[in-house]
Amino acid sequence: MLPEAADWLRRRSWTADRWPVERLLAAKRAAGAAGTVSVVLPALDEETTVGAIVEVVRRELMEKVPLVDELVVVDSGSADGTAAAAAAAGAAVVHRDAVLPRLAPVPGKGEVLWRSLLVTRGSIVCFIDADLREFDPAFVTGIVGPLLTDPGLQLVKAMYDRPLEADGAVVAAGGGRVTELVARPLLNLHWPRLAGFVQPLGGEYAARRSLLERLHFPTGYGVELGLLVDALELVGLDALAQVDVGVRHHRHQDSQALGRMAATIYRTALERLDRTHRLKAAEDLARPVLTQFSRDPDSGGFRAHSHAVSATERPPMIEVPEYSASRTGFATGDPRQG
Ligand SMILES: O=c1ccn([C@@H]2O[C@H](COP(=O)(O)OP(=O)(O)O)[C@@H](O)[C@H]2O)c(=O)[nH]1
Ligand SMILES: O=C(O)[C@@H](COP(=O)(O)O)O[C@H]1O[C@H](CO)[C@@H](O)[C@H](O)[C@H]1O
Repeated sequence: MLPEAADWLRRRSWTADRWPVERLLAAKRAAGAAGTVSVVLPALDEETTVGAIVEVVRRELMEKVPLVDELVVVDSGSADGTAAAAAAAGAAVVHRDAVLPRLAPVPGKGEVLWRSLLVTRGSIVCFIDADLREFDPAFVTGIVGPLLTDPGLQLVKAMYDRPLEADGAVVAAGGGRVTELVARPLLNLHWPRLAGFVQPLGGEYAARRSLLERLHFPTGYGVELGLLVDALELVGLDALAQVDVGVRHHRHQDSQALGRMAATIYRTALERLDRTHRLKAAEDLARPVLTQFSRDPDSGGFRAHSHAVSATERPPMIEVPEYSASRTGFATGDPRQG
């Protein structure tokens, strides 16, 4: 891992308990308008889970503790009862088509996150996926807290364990499959300063509106990678941070759906590589080191472990002198002269 990334990992990684609600409320009051918070849930066919998340945010973070100023579910074109479930639980619900109608919407998560900026007012915008189960308010307080208490920070991502679950039962440790197989290698090779992010694709992150409104939003699943890479370029690594909020339980898509997600994420990365001319040879292009993370049983925190990435390429055999020499023998047609 680059020393800069390792240093960032030490200085900009925290746990959610660092921001108890009393500290948050005091910081919110002191921050005034800069401390207003909008929570946004992008939702496509999430009727079975969206209501419980809305209920927890409304009850714990709006009624009990006035931390969140507005809670908006943006319906991404659901065919189920997502909107009704969200409204019944107390969220403001906006349909994607009703936002900026002059611009025909395209399908995708990023499209609704982008449009959400038009229908929310908070200086801090907190994105939470709507397919989470066992949702904990710390998913919000943990990532909003740093922004309320440190004006130098611009974007904070949640980090967590991601067990792979089916019907609520853990079937493997390996959630975040596109993260591990596509996004993390891409970031490590092309944006090694971001190698310290444990969950670069995580759907729970908070950022200042003043940053989000200046970023491109890939309309599909490339939005998390795109925003992270562009935020790095725009505000620098030190304005970014991550907070450990424990374990994330969510619905998992099948491998073909994740293949489509991987393709859009790869495309999003290529777009940025091309835009910043990083496809051309550069000293840190495709840095051959991959840093991964696992939960440390002793400290309970995330432990980074780095691995060399095979970067050796052999030249065409035809260019190897020994090969050309060997070829003369075989060329005689006598296989014993190999
Ligand atoms: O076109 C889309 C695709 C996804 N989502 C929402 O974005 C979040 C993350 O999507 P998903 O759970 O499919 O991603 P995963 O977590 O499986 O990678 C969820 O709240 C989805 O309902 C959305 O609003 N529009
Ligand atoms: O991290 C991942 O590999 C994918 C898939 O997660 P799983 O393998 O289903 O646990 O999930 C994330 O990626 C999406 C694209 O960035 C985000 O939109 C999701 O919020 C996030 O869960």
